[in-house]
Amino acid sequence: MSKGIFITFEGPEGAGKTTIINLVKEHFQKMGIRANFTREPGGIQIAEKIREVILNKDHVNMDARTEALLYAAARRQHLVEKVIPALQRGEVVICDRFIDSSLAYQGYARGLGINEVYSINEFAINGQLPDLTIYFQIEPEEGLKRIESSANREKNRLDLEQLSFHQKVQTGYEKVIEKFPERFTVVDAAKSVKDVLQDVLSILEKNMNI
Ligand SMILES: Nc1ncnc2c1ncn2[C@@H]1O[C@H](COP(=O)(O)OP(=O)(O)OP(=O)(O)O)[C@@H](O)[C@H]1O
Ligand SMILES: Cc1cn([C@H]2C[C@H](O)[C@@H](COP(=O)(O)O)O2)c(=O)[nH]c1=O
Repeated sequence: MSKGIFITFEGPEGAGKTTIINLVKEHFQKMGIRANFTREPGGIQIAEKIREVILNKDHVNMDARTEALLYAAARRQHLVEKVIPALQRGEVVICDRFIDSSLAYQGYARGLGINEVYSINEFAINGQLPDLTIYFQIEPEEGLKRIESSANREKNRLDLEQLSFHQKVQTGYEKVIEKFPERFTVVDAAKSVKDVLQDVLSILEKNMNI
């Protein structure tokens, strides 16, 4: 389908995905390695606007199916505008969250069903699954504690869910990993930033042949 490599980072709140992606970006820049770094929901103007709607703290009455469809819509636009063109040019795309977030959060934690949410996402992604997904494994309590003590992080509507919701997200991810074992690599995200970065870089080096 495409010549590039599509790599996604997944995990619960506060697992350290964004921190590590920023450090990988710095490392790649220093080493002269070319890659596209992006995120979901967002990464392009239309999807960033959908992100604002989904994550707005005032939208407390958003229906779970509406939420799932908005994530899928943002995903579609981001794919066609940014991810697929880069993959077709033969480039590497590293994306903070993708379909597996929808399966864990909307499919399992919101109770819509992993298979049902996969179905609506099949329409959105039209076959474009990641080549590799790096899962940041951490206890939800630990991730939420990190967010709590993060000075410059404003909590969004999903961050504000109860601990029980975030525990279901963790179980949801475990089920998703069972469903796609060949695509996932798990890292211990409870380690120090330095150690997690080292683990992630060695996974990337192996998969990108660098
Ligand atoms: N390995 C680590 N050890 C301790 N603190 C960390 C580690 N990694 C990240 N942090 C801190 O935890 C907080 C959350 O990190 P970050 O924003 O990277 O997580 P995230 O996985 O992107 O979260 P979310 O998906 O909820 O946005 C930040 O304050 C960051 O500095
Ligand atoms: C893609 C995607 C994301 N989510 C949730 C996960 C987080 O709570 C927010 C995104 O915020 P972040 O700081 O960028 O991690 O959205 C989701 O529920 N479903 C999805 O498909």
